[in-house]
Amino acid sequence: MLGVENLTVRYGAQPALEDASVRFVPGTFSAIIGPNGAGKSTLLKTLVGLTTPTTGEVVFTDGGSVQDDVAYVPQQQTLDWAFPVTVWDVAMMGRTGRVGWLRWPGRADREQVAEALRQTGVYDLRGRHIGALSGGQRQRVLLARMLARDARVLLLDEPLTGVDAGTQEQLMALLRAQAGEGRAVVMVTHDLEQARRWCDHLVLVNRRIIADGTPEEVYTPRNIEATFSSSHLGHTHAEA
Ligand SMILES: Nc1ncnc2c1ncn2[C@@H]1O[C@H](COP(=O)(O)OP(=O)(O)OP(=O)(O)O)[C@@H](O)[C@H]1O
Repeated sequence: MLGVENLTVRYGAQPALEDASVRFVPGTFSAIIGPNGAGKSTLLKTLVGLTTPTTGEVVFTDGGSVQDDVAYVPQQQTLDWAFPVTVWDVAMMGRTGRVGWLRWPGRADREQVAEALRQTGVYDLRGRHIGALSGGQRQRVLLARMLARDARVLLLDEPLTGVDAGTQEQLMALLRAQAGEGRAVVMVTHDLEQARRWCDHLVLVNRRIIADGTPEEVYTPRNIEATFSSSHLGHTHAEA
């Protein structure tokens, strides 16, 4: 289980997340949903150790370490796509932590990378420079790198941005299958309907955890209203 207990994260005076407690368990496909600025990315970054809690803590109870067992797919626009590497190289980066610096990737690593590229539909683009990809192709390459990690927990920040509708369904099925294999899969998304159809655990966030449970439990008019009625940006302006 990976989760946070009584987590508060402040960047400045305003908390991005306040007293948040939530757990993500193996075999479950979770969606984190909320308006812009609600603290969704902050929650993922804190889970993976890129952001430090102001108070509260990250809990990982499955043995091993967050560094070895948690794969994280950041928002695409946060990455430098001019970096001079190929699609294959990026997917192989998913193996680097496992391969270590003192040995070359072996046959098993190459097979894992090839399989990840096939699963995400970019194997034929493997020799191409990442700067020469479309937005949807870039997103698939990030997913391939994540699959190549073979991690027990998968955290994805808006992984379907810029992906066409048909491919979104394929990739959701792929993530669902990853949960079916016993991984904990956690995705930030803005698509409520898609989350309702594919995920078995939903977390509504607006600086605080508004609701946390199955789609049936979580999707009530009251919860939706509490999550979206006033965006966090709106609060900030009102308070400024
Ligand atoms: N590094 C940072 N420094 C200062 N403030 C930050 C930083 N990162 C995020 N914030 C602020 O924290 C709040 C939550 O941001 P976060 O990125 O977690 O929201 P989000 O729910 O992922 O939003 P979006 O849907 O727009 O991606 C926002 O008000 C944001 O401006």
